[in-house]
Amino acid sequence: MTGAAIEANGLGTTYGNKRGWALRDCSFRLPAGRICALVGPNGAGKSTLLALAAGLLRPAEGTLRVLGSTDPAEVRHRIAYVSQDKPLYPRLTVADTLWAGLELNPGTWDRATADRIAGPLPQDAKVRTLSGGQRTRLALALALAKRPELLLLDEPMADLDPLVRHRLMGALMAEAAEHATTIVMSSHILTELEGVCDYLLLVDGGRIRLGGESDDLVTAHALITGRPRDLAPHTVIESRTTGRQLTALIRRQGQVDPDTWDVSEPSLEELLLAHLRSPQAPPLLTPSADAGKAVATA
Ligand SMILES: Nc1ncnc2c1ncn2[C@@H]1O[C@H](COP(=O)(O)OP(=O)(O)OP(=O)(O)O)[C@@H](O)[C@H]1O
Repeated sequence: MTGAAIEANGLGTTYGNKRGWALRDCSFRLPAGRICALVGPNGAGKSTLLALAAGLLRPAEGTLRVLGSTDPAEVRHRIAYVSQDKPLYPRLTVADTLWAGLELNPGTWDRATADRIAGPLPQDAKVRTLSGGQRTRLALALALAKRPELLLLDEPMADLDPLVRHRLMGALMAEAAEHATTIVMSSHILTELEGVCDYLLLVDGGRIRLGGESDDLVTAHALITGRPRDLAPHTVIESRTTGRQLTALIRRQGQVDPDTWDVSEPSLEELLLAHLRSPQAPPLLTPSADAGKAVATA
């Protein structure tokens, strides 16, 4: 089995306020080299999980291993993290910011990548004068030029126009493929993630509800339509009956009878939405994402 980039076991943390757990009983494994979509509703715990993986927060319970280290702060030089608010020094120019990137990452700084990603930005412009999208471009240039083994991106593309988003996503994927970088990218734009991510973590209420290879998670489910009848032994994630027609998204337990049901494969978006609408649906982790199983087979 490939080494894990991130492995969490019973991970939980709070912000020390009365609101309770920001993440709780969170267990999963992310194999190295994957491009992982981190999805979930507002307040689910996505940013918290990324900040824990970046070593900026500490677990209150459970364990977290990042790039083989139980203290992610120790391996921070091998990680790049772009938080939602993309903190940069407002008084520095674009050129100064890139120079600081070079100074802070001696030995690993990839100037060609920095120039490629930040290229269209005016070098002498102060960061505070850049638009939100331009700041994102600069933050991504810093993160990628560091040549990280693990790239943690918190809603990186939210403020980019569609054309720039498409181009930067392409550049990101090309870099990741060339250097076998593991990427974890949170986003609410499911369609954007569908084509680029081969791995998925669905966080909801501080826990992982779906985890594993996107293709395997999709094929473990089916969209079925037919006359209402018992759906056992399959697990029903969501169903609705209209007149004499039952439509359901099920988790397959064996073959679905094609003589009884019209069967199709759900899109990733349909799969995620059905799970978000059905908080009672049992979690599913594929073997590679199951921290418990990985320990048992290691
Ligand atoms: N700095 C903070 N102080 C106190 N509570 C916080 C802080 N940041 C997050 N929380 C709480 O932790 C929980 C998880 O928040 P988090 O930001 O990780 O969710 P998220 O999935 O990233 O949400 P969104 O999609 O809205 O960005 C929420 O209940 C939130 O209110």
